[in-house]
Amino acid sequence: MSEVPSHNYPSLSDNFSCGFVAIVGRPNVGKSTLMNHLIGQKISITSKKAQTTRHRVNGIYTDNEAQLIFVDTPGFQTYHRNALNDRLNQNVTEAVAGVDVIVFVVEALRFSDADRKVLQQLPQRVPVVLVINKVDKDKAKDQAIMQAFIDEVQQAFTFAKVALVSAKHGLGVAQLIHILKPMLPQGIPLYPEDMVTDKSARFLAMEIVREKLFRYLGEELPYAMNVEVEQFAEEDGLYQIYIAVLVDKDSQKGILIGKGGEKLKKISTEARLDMEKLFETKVFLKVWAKVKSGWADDIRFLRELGM
Ligand SMILES: Nc1nc2c(ncn2[C@@H]2O[C@H](COP(=O)(O)OP(=O)(O)OP(=O)(O)O)[C@@H](O)[C@H]2O)c(=O)[nH]1
Repeated sequence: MSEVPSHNYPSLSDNFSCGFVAIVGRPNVGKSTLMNHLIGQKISITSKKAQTTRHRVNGIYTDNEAQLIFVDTPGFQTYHRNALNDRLNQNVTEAVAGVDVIVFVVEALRFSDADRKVLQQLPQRVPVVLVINKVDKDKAKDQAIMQAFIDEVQQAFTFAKVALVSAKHGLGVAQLIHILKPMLPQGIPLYPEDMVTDKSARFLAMEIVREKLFRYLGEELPYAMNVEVEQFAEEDGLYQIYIAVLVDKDSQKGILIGKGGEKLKKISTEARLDMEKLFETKVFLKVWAKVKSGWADDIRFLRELGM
């Protein structure tokens, strides 16, 4: 987070704001789903099983008025006390310590002791926005029932604002961004606007494979190869990544694959392990060699080399 590359924003408004937003809530309320919608893509792991988010993930939303840097936190562990849960709680406290706004997520019509315990752990000085998620639930459509629920939650804490959303369907998410923007300090963006995008995840996956090619094939050969992401998908917390290594001769393909396929296997296993660490999720990776003669004329490749 400390290394901030320089970049230009030609169309930023004069009173641009930029700040950190922590998303907190007990397990399974929909924090990851919400963050995915806030930044418009899937970068966080979501699943039906509670406690899927083990590490803090930053999602970045940028438009010409503001940059919101979201900190996704693991659910506060209020049921079981063990070393892992203590560590998770510590991460949450660390994550919310330096933010500008806290988004406290509850599930519509379910306000339990676990939710109250999360509220009790929030710092006093940071404004908290109450986000009631899963308003698509049938019972939540009854206005009187919903109003009684909102009142109940508001009695437990003084919230700066309230927003109703259905993270799963993306409802109310734009309104939430609108609520959060004026709560951030004025300042220039800390990250490039395309920092957290599908493209950058693809790019990172490509870079990892490229790095392994250099490691296992020596310095010369990888320059004669191009790496292309053919498919990049995420489903149920599993990343499926298909990467082709383009070579222009059969002999190069042979060197890349190695005796009995050993070399390519090693490259792809190591790349997969690095990706799992980086994306903090399981990765299915397929790397294969493809002969594409004349590819060096490919404009995209030349551009990548800065030519
Ligand atoms: N009906 C409905 N379900 C939702 C909504 N948002 C999230 N869910 C579901 O709730 C479950 C939990 O969502 P997550 O986003 O993983 O919840 P989380 O709070 O990040 O969970 P932890 O990682 O355990 O802290 C998933 O099955 C989601 O599909 C919503 O708006 N409506």
